[in-house]
Amino acid sequence: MSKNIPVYLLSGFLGSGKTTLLKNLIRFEKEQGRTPAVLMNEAGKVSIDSEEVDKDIPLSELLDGCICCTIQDKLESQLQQLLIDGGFDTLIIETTGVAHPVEVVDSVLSPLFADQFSFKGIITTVDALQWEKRDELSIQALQLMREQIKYAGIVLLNKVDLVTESRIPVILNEIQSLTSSRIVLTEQSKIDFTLLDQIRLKKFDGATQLRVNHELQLNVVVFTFQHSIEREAFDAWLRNASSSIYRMKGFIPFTGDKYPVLFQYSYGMPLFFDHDMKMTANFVIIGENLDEDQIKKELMELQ
Ligand SMILES: Nc1nc2c(ncn2[C@@H]2O[C@H](COP(=O)(O)OP(=O)(O)OP(=O)(O)O)[C@@H](O)[C@H]2O)c(=O)[nH]1
Repeated sequence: MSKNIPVYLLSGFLGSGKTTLLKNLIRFEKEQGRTPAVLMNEAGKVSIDSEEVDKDIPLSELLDGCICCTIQDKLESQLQQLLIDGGFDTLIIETTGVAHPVEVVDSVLSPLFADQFSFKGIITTVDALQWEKRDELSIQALQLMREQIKYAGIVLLNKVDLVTESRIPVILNEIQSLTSSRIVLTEQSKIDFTLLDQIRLKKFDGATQLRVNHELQLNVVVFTFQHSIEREAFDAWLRNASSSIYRMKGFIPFTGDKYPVLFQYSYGMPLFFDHDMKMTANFVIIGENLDEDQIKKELMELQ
């Protein structure tokens, strides 16, 4: 195993485009003749995003919690296992949208691996539309978003297609006031990855760290559909869904469809993608102060 494996950390708030960036970065690494390994976690007990990573990529998943708060020890052992298994040249870590990046960096910079990994920096994605609507977020959620920007070595101002052109310089200014790192405008998290050569490694001062689990009352509802549901009934449910739901994703079995459809939702914007494989119909909902029992009851009724 070669020493000094470059490590990139992908950070960014829920639904801002991290997984999209991950897929682009994996493609770039492969084009460069390198094999990336991926460490990802989800703020739920089941993983949706990992279904989207090709099978030939070494993938280590940390489920049931956010990397930063609950399973830091597990992260260290996963990193160790990846090193033992070997066979990769770059490591990409995708944190959950509610993770504070600095705590993840702490694990990567652990003395256990200091000689094997070369931490390159944090790439943070910001959803331009979500930034515009940031007043709707709780103070804690907004604080986390700011911190993810503050510690980034490079920022992707993503989803620029969703805001009017005249707003972009304003948003850029606002974000630039939080960081001196480079900000790149993107759609679908597409960037020229040679820019990563210029990524800056920020100094971390632990003082401003936000303990996400303690202050941000995010919770995750995981539901598995056992039967197919009517599309119209689902649409109606969606229209009435609580405004404190930030993010939903999952595979939804609609009546009449051969396979469950991949459903993605961030900040009021639902998207459906046909899928040509039978996936377990897991559905993950992330938000603040969600009434888990009520949501599960409603979803049960859809069946
Ligand atoms: N309109 C638009 N949609 C985008 C863009 N980039 C990503 N998306 C969509 O936004 C949704 C969320 O993207 P992801 O890449 O899954 O976001 P994420 O940050 O990994 O989400 P979490 O894992 O929940 O934190 C998906 O439906 C993407 O297809 C963009 O530039 N414009």
